[in-house]
Amino acid sequence: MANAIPPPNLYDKVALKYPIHRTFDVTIFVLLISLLIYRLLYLSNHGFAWLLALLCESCFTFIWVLTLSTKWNPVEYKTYPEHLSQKAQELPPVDIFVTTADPVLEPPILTANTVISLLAVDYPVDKLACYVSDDGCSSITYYSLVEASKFAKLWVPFCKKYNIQSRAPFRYFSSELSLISNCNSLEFQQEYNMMKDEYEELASKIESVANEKSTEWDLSGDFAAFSNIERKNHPAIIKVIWENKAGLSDVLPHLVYISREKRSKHPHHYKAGAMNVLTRVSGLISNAPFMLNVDCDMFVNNPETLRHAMCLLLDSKNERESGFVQFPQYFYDGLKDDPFGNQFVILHKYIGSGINGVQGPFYGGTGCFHRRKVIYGSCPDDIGDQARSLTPLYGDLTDRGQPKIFGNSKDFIRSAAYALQGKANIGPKDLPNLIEAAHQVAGYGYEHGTSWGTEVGWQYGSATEDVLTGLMIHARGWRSVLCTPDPHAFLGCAPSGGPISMTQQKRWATGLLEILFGRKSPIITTITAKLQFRQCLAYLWILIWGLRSIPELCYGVLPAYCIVTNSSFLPKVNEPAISIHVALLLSYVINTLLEYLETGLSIRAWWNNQRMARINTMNAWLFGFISVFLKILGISETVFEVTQKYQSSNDGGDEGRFTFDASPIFVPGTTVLLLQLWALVVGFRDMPPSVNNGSGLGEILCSILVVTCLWPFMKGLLAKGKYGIPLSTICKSALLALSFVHLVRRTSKGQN
Ligand SMILES: O=c1ccn([C@@H]2O[C@H](COP(=O)(O)OP(=O)(O)O[C@H]3O[C@H](CO)[C@@H](O)[C@H](O)[C@H]3O)[C@@H](O)[C@H]2O)c(=O)[nH]1
Ligand SMILES: [Mn+2]
Repeated sequence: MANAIPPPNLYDKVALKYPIHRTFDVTIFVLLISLLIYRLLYLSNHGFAWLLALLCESCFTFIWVLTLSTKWNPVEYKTYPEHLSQKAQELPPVDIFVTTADPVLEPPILTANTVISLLAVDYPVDKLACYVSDDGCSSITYYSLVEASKFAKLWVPFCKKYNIQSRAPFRYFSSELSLISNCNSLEFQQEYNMMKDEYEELASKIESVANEKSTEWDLSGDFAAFSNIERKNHPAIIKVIWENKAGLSDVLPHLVYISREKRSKHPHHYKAGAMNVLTRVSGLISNAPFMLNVDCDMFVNNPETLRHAMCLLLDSKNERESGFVQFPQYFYDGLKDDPFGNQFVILHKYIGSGINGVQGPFYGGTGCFHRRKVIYGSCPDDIGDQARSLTPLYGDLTDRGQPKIFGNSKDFIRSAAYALQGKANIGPKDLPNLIEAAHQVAGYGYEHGTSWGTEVGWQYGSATEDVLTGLMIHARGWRSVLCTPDPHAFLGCAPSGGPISMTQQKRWATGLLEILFGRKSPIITTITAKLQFRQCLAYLWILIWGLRSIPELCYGVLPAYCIVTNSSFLPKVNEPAISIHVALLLSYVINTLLEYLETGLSIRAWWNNQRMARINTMNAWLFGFISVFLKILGISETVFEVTQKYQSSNDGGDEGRFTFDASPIFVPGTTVLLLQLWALVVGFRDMPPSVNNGSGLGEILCSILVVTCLWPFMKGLLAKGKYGIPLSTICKSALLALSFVHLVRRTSKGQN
């Protein structure tokens, strides 16, 4: 017999090399250390400003160590879905979860498009099931999904017949017909026109119900469940919108609508709670060994996405290598030059690939494939006895033990046992008969006294439930993989405008700090569990976002402080030591600028990101820090504020301009700006005497730099309407700035 050729790899792991950046990164580190040494040596000759600068720079050095370690070994995985058929006889089932929470902030047409794009992926239909969780309990969302499924019955065959790339219809129809292949065939033209009309009809139907007043809506028949209910106080509503009864491979996958039970006084744990309900309900119905979850705005942009993920999930020599597979979050119709600094292209490229080379990317909440058993709390097979302390699923799991972990549903416990053994479906099922059990596991009290949210499922206790859930998985010894196919797997909406971006950044900073100070902090799990040391550093890099606001704010205020009090935190311009600062600034600028230019981004995008980083840190992250502080003191609880999503905004050319509202979140930035302006006036007035010996010039330049970073606020001082900073905010900030100046002047006079 001839030697059988081994089947080809499904993926390759490629080490990336960025020698120039590595050199710069190390240079910056060496410069930072030199700076600290210099500060320490001359500490006794200087005053408070010097000490404060030393403290801030020590923090920056620590952050740089975290950054350096995280970026050190960048890795990329190349996946080959075309080899799948030679390796796996049959593709495994996948359960798809979509979450939506508010029909106003998250327009149902957007959710419908996401769902349609998921139903249309290139994957065997009988292996898929799609579950939509609606925390808004909205009849409009339900209606949209019902209509979307009707449309999908035409759309999916059309996409597959013509191998359409963009399977979210709003996206497809927004590109020019001339850009679309097959456009020459008459048959295609006719079908294209027909589909376009159908989509327009769908969109207008959804729009008209969305505009209808709730009182005009006839909630009878199929919609009766939605009548007379409150959004935060209602029984579970579970509806099978489409059942692929015969398990056919050419129609649509199952589509199930779920609005879990909510009771006003009972915590529902926001998205994490919704994900756990989706996990249980799907466990009863399809129980697929893999689960994909996406936010309602993240449509599938690459129809091969599931197959790319399978390359990593099926081919790993050891399942441990791919506890979950994360796709980066990219955005569609991103504003030119990323004015709000939230497209994260550079972050994905350098930090993302870096973590990919350690224990694997963080879980990002959307565009992620999990193994069901990993979500159920299992450890990799090869860690043996150590699992005893890491998971509740160790040893003899009798029927008496299981309800403590998974809750009281016998059906669910049975399905979980299958999932933990890595088996798929329990057998053919009659969906309507399962609905009763599904209502039980979607009930508000189901998790009481169980391990859901603590040891099993999506983790509670942080507004960034995603990072915490991923951390728990890494702590059990699993690795994760970042998958970056071309074209991008998923695309979503990046928030635009000042207030929406700030709210999102604040929530992230809050949630991340909740993890840092929580019982599952990576510092603890590195010691007690299987989190790798460098992975711990990578987690710290992100978890301390909120804390970074303090040194950044102090450092930003320092130049103004020095000018006002006639002190200094920098060497004189004619002292050789100034070269450390200059070299640091130059290396940082060249290094980051190169990252942008190599990626094909503009200098403007670079600048926008630099300045937004400062604005986010000073404002949103500071508020994140404050809210966690208040939580620790027991004064208030943190909440998950949903990000507003726009389908596509083309209202004039000013979308990139920074906007404000009356939120106190803009007070720190405005205050720092007013302080610098005040200081600059003083500085220029007093410039001639002090410039003689070269002191004070560095501080003035730094002050100007801070003003440049806060330029959107500068414009906001003068503008009106949503582009202007509200008068109340300006007054508060002016008061704060004046008190500050008064205070430091008095104390510095006292010292003299
Ligand atoms: O009570 C809630 C609140 C939110 N969501 C859903 O959670 C998702 C994410 O919410 P969004 O407002 O879009 O937050 P983003 O800041 O854009 O989300 C990022 O950050 C979150 C953690 O802060 C992660 O959960 C997300 O997956 C990640 O995309 C959306 O689908 C929401 O519908 C719920 O289902 N229930
Ligand atoms: Mn989002």
